[in-house]
Amino acid sequence: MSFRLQPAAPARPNRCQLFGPGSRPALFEKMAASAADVINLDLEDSVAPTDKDAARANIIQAIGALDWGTKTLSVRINGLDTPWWYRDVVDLLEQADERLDQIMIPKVGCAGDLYAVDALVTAIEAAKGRGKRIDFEVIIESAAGIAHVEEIAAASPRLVAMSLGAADFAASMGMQTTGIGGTQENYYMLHEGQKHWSDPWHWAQTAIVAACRTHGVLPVDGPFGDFSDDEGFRAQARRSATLGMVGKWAIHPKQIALANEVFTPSDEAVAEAREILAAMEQAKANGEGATVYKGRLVDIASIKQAEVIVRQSEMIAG
Ligand SMILES: CC(C)(COP(=O)(O)OP(=O)(O)OC[C@H]1O[C@@H](n2cnc3c(N)ncnc32)[C@H](O)[C@@H]1OP(=O)(O)O)[C@@H](O)C(=O)NCCC(=O)NCCSC(=O)C[C@H](O)C(=O)O
Ligand SMILES: [Mg+2]
Repeated sequence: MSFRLQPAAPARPNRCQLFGPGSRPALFEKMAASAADVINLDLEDSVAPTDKDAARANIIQAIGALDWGTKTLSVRINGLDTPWWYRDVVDLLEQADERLDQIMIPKVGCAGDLYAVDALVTAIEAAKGRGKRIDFEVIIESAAGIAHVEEIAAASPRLVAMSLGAADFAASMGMQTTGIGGTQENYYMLHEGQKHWSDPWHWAQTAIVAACRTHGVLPVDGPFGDFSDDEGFRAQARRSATLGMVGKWAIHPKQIALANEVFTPSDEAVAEAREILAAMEQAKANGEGATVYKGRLVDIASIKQAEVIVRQSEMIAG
């Protein structure tokens, strides 16, 4: 470890972030009653320009009126390149109940984007005497966002989570696809005449995970558009979990259980992690730094790997 220790990300369950358009208030109660850990009420791309004002009013009303339980409650504001974002922030901070936990800022391209929103939020919180500090989450979904991902991760003490937005990311990068996440038909290697599909989202995900882990921010995988494809969702989510992401968005309620399943360490994984910790305790008692567990090497780094799984499982169990 460097002299500068890696900060811990917030210890909260973030396995599934369920999205719903602010212009469909009939969905809000269903969202509140769902098994998602995080609720994202949307003012941005799922809301038509003519519905922005009504959607904002719907969301502000629902934040105070509904029972959101212990979920993290987040509102996605409009991008900083639009005429709506400042009104989103001002109305939410001036009018919404303190039950609101978080603002999601889409399409961030540099640290200055967070600085701007932070300045506005800080002024309103002070002016209105709001008792609870609003957290931020951001979406990396542009070429600029991924190029500046580390400065963005470090940009504000309010920042708690960062997602990959595959749809806008693909568009900004000029990728030849209309798919939102998942396997891309044309992204393959040929070996002896056989196609082997690779993962075009992998490099962006690893850049996000590294930036997040460096600065104590939760890395989250974004949407998987084809909600009829459960196995495709599972495969994408399993890759994200293996890379270090803590959860994934659901753009339809049927994706919630899938995300919760993948991002909750299985009983077998937890049992194995505990066995590794026990094996290393025994090794330590014998004055050894390494030992053999089920025919493979485990050492002091294995303790840290096993602890990731045990901590995650204990945090989810509450
Ligand atoms: C995708 C949808 C438009 C589908 O809506 P609908 O046609 O109503 O779905 P169903 O008929 O299959 O619904 C079945 C039941 O589930 C309820 N429902 C539907 N959606 C939700 C929801 N989001 N939360 C809770 N409950 C929901 C229906 O009411 C039905 O209930 P019942 O009748 O009682 O059985 C819709 O799901 C939807 O709008 N999803 C969210 C879209 C969204 O927010 N998109 C923005 C995030 S993705 C993005 O922005 C891209 C990203 O930024 C990037 O760049 O990658
Ligand atoms: Mg987007």
